[in-house]
Amino acid sequence: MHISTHHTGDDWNTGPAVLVRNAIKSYGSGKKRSAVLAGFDMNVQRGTIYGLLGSSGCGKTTLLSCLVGRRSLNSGEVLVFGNKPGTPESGIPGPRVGYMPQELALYGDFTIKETVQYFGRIYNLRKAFVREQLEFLCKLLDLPSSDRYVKTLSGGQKRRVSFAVALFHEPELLILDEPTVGVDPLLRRSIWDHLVRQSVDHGKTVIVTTHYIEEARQANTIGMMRSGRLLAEESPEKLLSHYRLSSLEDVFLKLCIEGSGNHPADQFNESVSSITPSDEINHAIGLPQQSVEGHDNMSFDHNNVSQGNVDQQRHNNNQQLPVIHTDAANVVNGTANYKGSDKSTGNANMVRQKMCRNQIVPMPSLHRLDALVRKNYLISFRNIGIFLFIYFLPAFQATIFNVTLGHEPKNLKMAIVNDEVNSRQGQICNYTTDCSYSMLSCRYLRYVNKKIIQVPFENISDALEAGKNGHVWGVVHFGHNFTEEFELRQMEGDSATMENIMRSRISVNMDSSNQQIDVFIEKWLMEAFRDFLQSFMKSCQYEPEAGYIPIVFLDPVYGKKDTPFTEFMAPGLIISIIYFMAVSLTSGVFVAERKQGLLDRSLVAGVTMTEILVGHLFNMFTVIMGQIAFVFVCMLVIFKIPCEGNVALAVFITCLQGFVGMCFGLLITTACDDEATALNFSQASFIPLLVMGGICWPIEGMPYYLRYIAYSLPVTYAIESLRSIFSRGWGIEELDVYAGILISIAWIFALLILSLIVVRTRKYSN
Ligand SMILES: Nc1ncnc2c1ncn2[C@@H]1O[C@H](COP(=O)(O)OP(=O)(O)OP(=O)(O)O)[C@@H](O)[C@H]1O
Repeated sequence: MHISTHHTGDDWNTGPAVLVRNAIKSYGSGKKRSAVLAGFDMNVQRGTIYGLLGSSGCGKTTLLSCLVGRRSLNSGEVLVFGNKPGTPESGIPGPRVGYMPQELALYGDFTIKETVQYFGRIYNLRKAFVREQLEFLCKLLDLPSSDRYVKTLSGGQKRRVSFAVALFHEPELLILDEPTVGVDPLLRRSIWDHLVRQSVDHGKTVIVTTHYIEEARQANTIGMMRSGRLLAEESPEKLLSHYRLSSLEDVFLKLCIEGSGNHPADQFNESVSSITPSDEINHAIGLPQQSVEGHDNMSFDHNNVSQGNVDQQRHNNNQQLPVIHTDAANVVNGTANYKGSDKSTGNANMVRQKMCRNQIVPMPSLHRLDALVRKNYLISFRNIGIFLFIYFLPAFQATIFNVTLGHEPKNLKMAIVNDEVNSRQGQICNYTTDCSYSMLSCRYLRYVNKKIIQVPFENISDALEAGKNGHVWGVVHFGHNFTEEFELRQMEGDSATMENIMRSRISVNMDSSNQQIDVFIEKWLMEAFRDFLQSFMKSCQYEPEAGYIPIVFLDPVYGKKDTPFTEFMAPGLIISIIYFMAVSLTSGVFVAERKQGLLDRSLVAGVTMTEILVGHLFNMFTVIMGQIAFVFVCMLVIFKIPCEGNVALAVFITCLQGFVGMCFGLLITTACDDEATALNFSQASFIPLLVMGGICWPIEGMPYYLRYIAYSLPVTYAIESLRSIFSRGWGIEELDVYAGILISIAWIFALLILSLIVVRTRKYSN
């Protein structure tokens, strides 16, 4: 049995459909290295069915994944249609091949129809053709209604859908990994009948692995495989007659026993003396050998072939093949069923060249992007609750922020120990408003903000005890002769004694465990004193401001007096909500894509990782645009956060940050293998960005070395920009604003390039 080994790109229409020479493949490295293919050879003629038989774990799936370009060999050669899989000339991955992987590789939330339509779009098939094929295959494979969700189907039904997806676009080469598992005998028969029809009537090449050895009798050639090697490669009849056995199972068993010494394939080749020269020639020149009873390929006439007329035969072959391959190429290239094709022209070569040209330029294809984007939306809308939740979540977060943060605390209890008041001695509070130095402690307390609840205490030790027990936030203490001492101090002015100063003071002990409450109470007590003094001075006909600290805060340059905390935080919050939503939404998409199961199939169908990436970016972008719109409406319209500058510019910077988040998420998802790791990575970035990005605390408050790190984060400059637009009303001409834009764009490019590098260096599979 000789197999021609020299094949080039000119073998598009001639030569074997698949040729494997001395394939070596191992998994793992070092001590864990295990060889799966150990010098494997294979020769699959065009228009034939090749049954690959072998025990579990012998390397069948590994071999098939090498044929479809999903894995590469350590050494050896694989040629599909005369070219290496993965090269543009081979057309694989792409519509030339139909691949049914061993695992389901279907998306459970799609209906049967949606699944087929998805691949129809990937292959750019006409809708009518997809519909017809779906109807036909549903009948052939006894599938339930095409509106049924894949996840609701039985195991066997799912496998039949998987089978239908592999062959509905009528590829030239069908690679089926155990298509008949879980299928009843009747249906198995109809599947095989269909495969035989595909090969005989339409010249399709089929490689099929099966555990049911006897069903492989219908194949033209059987490859028996064991421990990563080929034991035999012959027609079932020749195998049976050579070994004088009645079942292929027995042949396989015998070969396994015999093959435990030398290279089994060689042994078999040496011992098969009955093969006629013409058979060899047929093999060498790529003629299909249809020898299964009842399935003879009538396109070929082996009897006319002899060693003397090889050239003539090659000529005949080339003449016959176009009959088959014009049809095949039509299917591949769309002269019949593909959109935008010219039905009247059947020039396979021209179409093939066009296809090659198209594939050499690795530009994302619009129809595949369309399929991917639709698929992503379909998945989103299938879980409409989650989809809406994702859309509204940022606005919800912004609402929570606005209703909870920045408001002044209320009902804060303060212990008041007023030693001036002594009812037994007739010293009780009066409410005089005239210019009299009388019970000024009571007069002061009237100006204390109503947000402070004054709780009177008899003595300082009880009040301090209440403070320690957390019953009050602090203690305000007035000495016995507070009013007299205060009056004395006013009169003495600069010559007041230290003793007098001490006694005229209102002393406060705070529970400073809560910095914000501490700050508020201190501010209110100071304001109360200012108001009290102004009113007192006024009643005495003095200048109200006299006697108060000589520092005044005039109208601010930007913003307003007492800018609420929410207004300070709003820009940082908008950016951080959008950024983190983008990171967390995107960081799982690739990982989920692999879990959904369609990835392997999509990649074999010709989809590139870049297209998948772009498809997800598109979907995510629309989601993020919606989120940004809701957040801005929530912030500016509902909660009236003022934006002094151009809102469009603010939205633009937020969009850029959404993009930065998406790109960072993409980097995570391309680098991680499972959702948990991706989630950990995205969460790990959350706190550092939140605290160092200037969202809730000014960067000016950080140590110098940390400031450099803070400014190297992706959100910091953008937050500064947004804050400048919001509170200062600055435009794009200001450095603080355009720096945020430029640095965001730089981050987008850097992260995208990194993601693409990761995508290109990694092999992804389900
Ligand atoms: N990604 C991998 N890493 C390490 N080992 C692997 C990997 N994939 C497969 N193997 C191992 O390689 C060997 C061949 O696996 P393969 O799936 O190709 O066998 P198979 O012939 O298809 O088996 P079956 O008929 O049971 O599906 C097995 O021992 C398997 O455990």
